[in-house]
Amino acid sequence: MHCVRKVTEDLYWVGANDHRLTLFENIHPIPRGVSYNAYVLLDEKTVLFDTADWSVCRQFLENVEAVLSGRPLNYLVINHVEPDHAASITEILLRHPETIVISNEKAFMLMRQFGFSIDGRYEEVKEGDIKSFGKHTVTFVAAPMVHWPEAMVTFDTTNGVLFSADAFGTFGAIDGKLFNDEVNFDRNWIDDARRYYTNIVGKYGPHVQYLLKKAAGIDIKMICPLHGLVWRNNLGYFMDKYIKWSSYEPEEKGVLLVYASMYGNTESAASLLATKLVEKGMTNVYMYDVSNTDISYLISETFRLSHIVFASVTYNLGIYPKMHNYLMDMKALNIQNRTAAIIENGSWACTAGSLIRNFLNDELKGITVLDDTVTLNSSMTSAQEPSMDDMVTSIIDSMK
Ligand SMILES: Cc1cc2nc3c(=O)[nH]c(=O)nc-3n(C[C@H](O)[C@H](O)[C@H](O)COP(=O)(O)O)c2cc1C
Repeated sequence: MHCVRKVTEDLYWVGANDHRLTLFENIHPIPRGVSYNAYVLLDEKTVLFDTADWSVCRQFLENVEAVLSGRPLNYLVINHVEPDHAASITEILLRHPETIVISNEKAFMLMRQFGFSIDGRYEEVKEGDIKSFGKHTVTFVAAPMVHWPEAMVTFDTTNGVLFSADAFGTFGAIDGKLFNDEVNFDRNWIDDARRYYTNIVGKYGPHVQYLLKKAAGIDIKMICPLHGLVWRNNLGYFMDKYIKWSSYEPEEKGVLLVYASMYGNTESAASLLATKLVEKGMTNVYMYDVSNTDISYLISETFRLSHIVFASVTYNLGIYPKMHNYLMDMKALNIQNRTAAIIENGSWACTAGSLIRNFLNDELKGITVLDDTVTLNSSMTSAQEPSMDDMVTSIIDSMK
């Protein structure tokens, strides 16, 4: 049975939800599932914008056929070739020998590499090209590295709909809802949206900024992404988040306290630091155990908050491996412009603190590391309390 939603008078959502997939890109947990969005425009010509992941192909095909209700499918616009959106191209073309695929040169190259057979039925477009489907005229805008090199977005100049590919997407199955105003986005969706952006596109801030600058020049009324909700009002809210995330500016003043602890002593010290911060009035404090928090959540929180405290045991003269992994991911995703503080622990040769400091100074950009490291010798005692109190003062002062 088909399951579609009307987006505008002649545009339909024909996507599908996947509740079974546990790891997006086989790496990021998605406990709330994910949606694969595609859209059909019924103009003088009919147009399908993108396809869907193989896992939901059957539902997707039923949806497309239901909306077409017997009409031919004239065009398939592919904004992004990543298989979670493009895997069903061949299925569409098999069912619709009349369909012409519209995309760009790099996209067609990737389609050939993945074996998405288009059999010479294609029309190549580039930045700024215009195409009319009858009442609707669209223009194609290159969006390289948002989030692959071939990515483009398609803007319908007739009604202001932006088909934004992976930009403005979010994790989470949409379950009947489609529009941002059908949910409490700021309460129930922003964390998934942030975790999606920061882990999937976070590395490419400058490319996102470039796209946002181009977007600022056009009158966007609605955003139709390839995952998550369609934005039809309050676009500024989400744009503002994208501006912050892509420029690596924190959303909030607050402290992210990530700790690595085997026997609980470093955790206990981290708790004391959190308590002292709260007592001094900094209540926006969040503690995470690096060993049992998926890295995608840590990265998301790192983008959200202004300050990070690294509290780590020493492990074989090195940084605790899971903490090291977190630092490596911060580097990979280009995280910048944060203030950091360090608590280290060791029982005979404590090196974690200086190694973390060197990593932050040498491998990342724009990280201010507060001067004093709190050093613990196995467990926190009152002897270290003054240095912890100094750290609390430094953190709070650095927020002014
Ligand atoms: C496998 C392993 C390697 C360790 N390597 C070091 C080390 O190189 N230098 C050091 O000072 N302590 C080392 N330690 C000791 C811990 O860092 C230390 O006991 C720390 O206080 C544990 O704090 P926790 O209670 O938060 O786990 C090691 C411990 C383990 C289990």
